[in-house]
Amino acid sequence: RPAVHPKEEAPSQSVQKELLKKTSLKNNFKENIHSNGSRQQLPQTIIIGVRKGGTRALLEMLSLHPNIAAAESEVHFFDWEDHYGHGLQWYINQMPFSYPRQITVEKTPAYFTSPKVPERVYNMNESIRLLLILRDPSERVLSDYTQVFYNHVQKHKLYPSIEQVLIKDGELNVDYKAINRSLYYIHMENWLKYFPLGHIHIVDGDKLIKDPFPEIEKVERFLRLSPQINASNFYFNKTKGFYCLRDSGRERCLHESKGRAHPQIDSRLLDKLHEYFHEPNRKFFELVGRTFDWH
Ligand SMILES: Nc1ncnc2c1ncn2[C@@H]1O[C@H](COP(=O)(O)OS(=O)(=O)O)[C@@H](OP(=O)(O)O)[C@H]1O
Repeated sequence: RPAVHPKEEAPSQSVQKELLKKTSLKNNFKENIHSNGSRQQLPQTIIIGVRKGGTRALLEMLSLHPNIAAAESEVHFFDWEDHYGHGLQWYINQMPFSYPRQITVEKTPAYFTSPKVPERVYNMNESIRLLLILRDPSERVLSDYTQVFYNHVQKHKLYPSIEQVLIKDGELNVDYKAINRSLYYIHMENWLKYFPLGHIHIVDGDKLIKDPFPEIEKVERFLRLSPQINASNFYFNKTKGFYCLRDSGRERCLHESKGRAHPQIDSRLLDKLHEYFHEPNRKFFELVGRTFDWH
């Protein structure tokens, strides 16, 4: 059980508010039913992050399973106040229609690093099984930077160079948001206050890139799905430089925004970044009782 179990604490004002919301919401919503027997239901699992960890790849790969029904776009229910304020009925309305044998899943990478989200997910379903995909924290920072850089390019806006965002007064700029998002142990501690470790399956995002099938098999087992996804569902696409998917003879790769080249950075700066994450990574490994092949 979590170290600090919300039920055992004197409920803080915020917990109380959340619980009230839960009660009123739980009594009030309906699962929309289609005439063909499918319905929209609350997700039984959520991909909670991390941003740039490979969440889209994980969702698409998992969707190869016939018993998975995935929400197409990021729902941002638990992290955006206006969405959360609409209540669970709104959340259900965002879900795909699914059959009773299917598990509904949504992915919103920002959940992992949003402080209010674990408690809110807990209030919806305390026994939910969560998926978290992580990748080398330094690589994640570069990927995060690249994403924001391209967002600016698309809007014909300028954006500072990687050096400009990573260095402040000659030192590593630890106030840079993307660095904070890579401090996995801080965010994980937040989740472990509400969920036991056994209910959060961590997908190795670096391994998912290099060899996706074994990682997906583990997810199937975690979600207690029958093993239906095969090695033949994946093939390496040389042009893309990544694995792509094969489903009933149809082949497709992820969108071009997935798998972009990262900026070249000075090797001393990269060393600094690796060094900076060394201790936080160690804390994370201790927290989850497992190590990862990170710098
Ligand atoms: N098969 C396959 N094809 C393409 N891309 C793949 C794949 N598997 C994992 N990845 C990695 O996914 C990274 C993007 O992560 P997310 O989807 O979580 O990004 S986001 O937070 O939703 O924007 C993306 O990051 P970048 O390489 O920085 O673009 C990829 O490295």
